[in-house]
Amino acid sequence: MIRAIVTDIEGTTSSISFVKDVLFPYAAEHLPAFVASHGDKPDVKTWLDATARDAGLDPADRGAIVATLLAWIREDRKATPLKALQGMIWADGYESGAYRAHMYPEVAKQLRDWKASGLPLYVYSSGSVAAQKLFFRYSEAGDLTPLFDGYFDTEIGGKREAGSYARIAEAIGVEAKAILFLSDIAEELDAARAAGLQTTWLCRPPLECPPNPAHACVDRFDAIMV
Ligand SMILES: CSCCC(=O)C(=O)COP(=O)(O)O
Ligand SMILES: [Mg+2]
Repeated sequence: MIRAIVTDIEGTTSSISFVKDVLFPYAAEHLPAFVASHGDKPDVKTWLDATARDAGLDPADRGAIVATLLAWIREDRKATPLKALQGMIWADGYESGAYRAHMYPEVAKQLRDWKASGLPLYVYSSGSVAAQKLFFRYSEAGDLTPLFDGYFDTEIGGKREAGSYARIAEAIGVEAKAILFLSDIAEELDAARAAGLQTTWLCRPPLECPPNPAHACVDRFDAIMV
């Protein structure tokens, strides 16, 4: 019996295109000015220093740090310092109304139905927890944050590592086999299964579920068996 649901965002609740074609370009465009104006604030400097450490750069070389972060955005690198900084930059875009987060049309109703039936809901995304909260607060379907009981990002570990899911189960306080993890990425589902979680694979059109999927596979949230 499922007693909690943990969902991925990109490709699962929301389109890959919104993240890649709207959020990432916005972050790339605003990153240099953001670092110039906010780079000495402690919560920003911490992540610039972490970028320098990870990339083997001089922490005083802000030009090289910005160039590295821009390269990481182009590569879609799921690096924790980049994700933290992107979240801070995206806040302005959401608050100014430059964009709202895409939600597949059936997602909000299904989340509400699960919540109303007593299932706690969690998010696990490579985006920072702050970015996840913005994403669901400023969604096309309105503010969905009241539906969620908690958020996890790569500070708990990478999404392709079984240990991350074991730690999430521990944090939620529900045994792994009673947690359903939803994702569009087979390697993430493999890692969740290795930690004992149940899994469902979202293959959003134009993708299709393969003939003998390694995980229960659906094309929309209201087809998920709970
Ligand atoms: C939550 S904000 C945008 C998502 C993001 O930055 C990202 O890399 C998406 O990764 P996911 O783990 O949700 O597939
Ligand atoms: Mg995804």
